[in-house]
Amino acid sequence: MSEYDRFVDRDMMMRFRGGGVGHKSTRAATDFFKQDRDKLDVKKPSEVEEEEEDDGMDEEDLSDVGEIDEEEWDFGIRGDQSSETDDSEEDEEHLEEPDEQEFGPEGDGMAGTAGSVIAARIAENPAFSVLVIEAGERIIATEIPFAASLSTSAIGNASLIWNYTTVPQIGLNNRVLPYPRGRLFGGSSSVNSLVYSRGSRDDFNRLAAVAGDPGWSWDSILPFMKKAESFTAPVDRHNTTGEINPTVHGFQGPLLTTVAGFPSPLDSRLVNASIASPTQFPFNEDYNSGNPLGMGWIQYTAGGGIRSSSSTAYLQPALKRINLDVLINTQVTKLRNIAETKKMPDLREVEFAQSQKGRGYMSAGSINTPQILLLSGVGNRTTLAGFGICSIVDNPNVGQHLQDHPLIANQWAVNSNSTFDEFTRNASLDQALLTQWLTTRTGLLTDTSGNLFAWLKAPSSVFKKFNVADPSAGPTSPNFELFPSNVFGSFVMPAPATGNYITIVTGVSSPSSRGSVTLTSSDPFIFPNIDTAFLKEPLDAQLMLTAIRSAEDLVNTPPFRNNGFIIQPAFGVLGKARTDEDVIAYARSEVTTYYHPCGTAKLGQSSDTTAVVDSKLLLKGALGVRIVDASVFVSALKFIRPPCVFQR
Ligand SMILES: Cc1cc2nc3c(=O)[nH]c(=O)nc-3n(C[C@H](O)[C@H](O)[C@H](O)COP(=O)(O)OP(=O)(O)OC[C@H]3O[C@@H](n4cnc5c(N)ncnc54)[C@H](O)[C@@H]3O)c2cc1C
Repeated sequence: MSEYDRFVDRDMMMRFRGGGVGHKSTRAATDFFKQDRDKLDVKKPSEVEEEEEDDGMDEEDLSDVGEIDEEEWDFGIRGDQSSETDDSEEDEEHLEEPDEQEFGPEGDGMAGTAGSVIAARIAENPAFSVLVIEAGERIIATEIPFAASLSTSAIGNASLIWNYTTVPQIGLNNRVLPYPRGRLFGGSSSVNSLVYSRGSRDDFNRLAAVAGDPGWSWDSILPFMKKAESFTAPVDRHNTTGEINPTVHGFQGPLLTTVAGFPSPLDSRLVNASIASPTQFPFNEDYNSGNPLGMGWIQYTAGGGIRSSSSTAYLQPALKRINLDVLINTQVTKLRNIAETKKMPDLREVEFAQSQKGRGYMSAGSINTPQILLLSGVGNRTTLAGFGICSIVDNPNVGQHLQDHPLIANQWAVNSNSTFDEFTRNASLDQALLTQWLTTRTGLLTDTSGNLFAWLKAPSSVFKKFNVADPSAGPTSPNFELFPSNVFGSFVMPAPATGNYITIVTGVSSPSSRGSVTLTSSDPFIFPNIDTAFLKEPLDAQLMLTAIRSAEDLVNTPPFRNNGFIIQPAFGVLGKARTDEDVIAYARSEVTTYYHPCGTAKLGQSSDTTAVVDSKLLLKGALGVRIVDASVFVSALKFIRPPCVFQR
């Protein structure tokens, strides 16, 4: 059977309806997963060194997962006609090992960024069967980095995305924002801007503190980040000495990373601006070393001029395995409670549907994960009752705590004819670039929209003004980002027909505002309410102001001022904004999303009453569900550190 046939195999669909595709025992599966988790424990530096050689689920490890119980285990999948199944018999099987909250790696998941990794890694063990249920298509038409980075092709294509919008944003003059997420193989990693940017050392260490699990610390996670990565030479083969620190990178993993392979005229200006203003824009040889602060060369998830996504790196190669199957165009609509065990619901079955008329429920990612949980009865009991949804786990945190990075694209008109604007206007130039990319995988299209960027700290006066602590995770975590590009870029206005421009995107990377994902209907095909709460907290508006002032400082450094390069701010109201109040008003009129939602199924210690999953990502209050996507990440500084400790 061809790979494609396996996606659309009707016979396979029928078998799911019967609910009886065989799986090996949960015991072996649980041991297998524990074995991998054990390796996340904090190690001494010497042990970490050793672990880099052999730190995960390698083939050798997989042969040593303990005895496999020959007893078949139900797949836990329900199609839209699951009434054909005899529930009572299955319940007995699912009640196996009731003393522990067991969750084997077999079962279902989505084909997004995290789901593709999980599916491929578990399928390395032939003892397990994996079914991936993906609402979108198997499409790899998003391989060209540049087109995607301008957010014009991939996320502009309605068939590749969840075409969400936010609710009116109070902090943004009640504007409604587009809020797309990837809906295809690789999920959002197939439509994103390819910037490979790890959290800081403090981000991970704070995550470990919040989770009460040292396995999340920087030192524990770094070997796995290296294991996942293959840093590759840029397509122009230039010498990358001084652009990355090889000791913090991997060179044998499936995810390809690189640095820009097409020089931009802005590169030397940015490097020289860093030299000219080393205190404000210090040069950072490698922002992925645990300390991202400063100006550095951007690393991309690409190799050989092509996007490397969770799909290309993990899921596509795993399709050759006979123990991994994928259902495409299929939406999980609900988690199904199959048992009450020790007063805990067991949610390891899912229901799914391929059309609105089908019976079903299901989810994944920071928006869809909470939606599916809520539809399944996991959420605020009172609110769910209003939708006629029976409560299974009363946890009001599901869908709450949403945080995202607000962004503005700020443009300046420049005195230069070497910006990339012409490529976006001139069809024959555009075609020439495409031909170059298609024939040699070189040229402008191999990069995303900038070659250097900066992660920066706000001065302590910003926090003193509000009498609050720095909400970032610590001294190595930035408060804002500057992302310069050699072309006009905007999320709120079309590119002008003439002229030359540069853009500096400013983003707040330590937002204090918290929004939510809430149901609008008990119908899983109706989009939920998404409230990003952008700039709701005055501190966030102040941080955006700080970021914009920093961008203005950057274009005022000699390398940008020399020879009259910078003419003036272009369009928008930035040019007219003089006072801080003017700039904040400008921010409220132009802020949109950086596409980085998280926190809607946040992780925390077992005792943490605000958490949705525990440190092992198991859904609290239920059995059988593990949430592995961006929804679990948190910014929980407030309750682990008293205010003002980090004021300088
Ligand atoms: C336009 C854009 C640009 C970005 N740029 C960057 C960047 O440059 N660098 C960076 O680090 N991050 C970037 N991000 C963020 C990053 O891509 C995401 O944080 C990350 O991909 C989220 O991974 P995830 O696994 O949580 O969810 P996703 O990758 O979104 O995966 C969720 C998957 O689940 C599927 N799914 C959802 N609901 C259901 C259902 N009910 N049934 C079946 N399947 C379902 C979806 O179709 C999707 O495939 C960007 C995001 C976007 C959208």
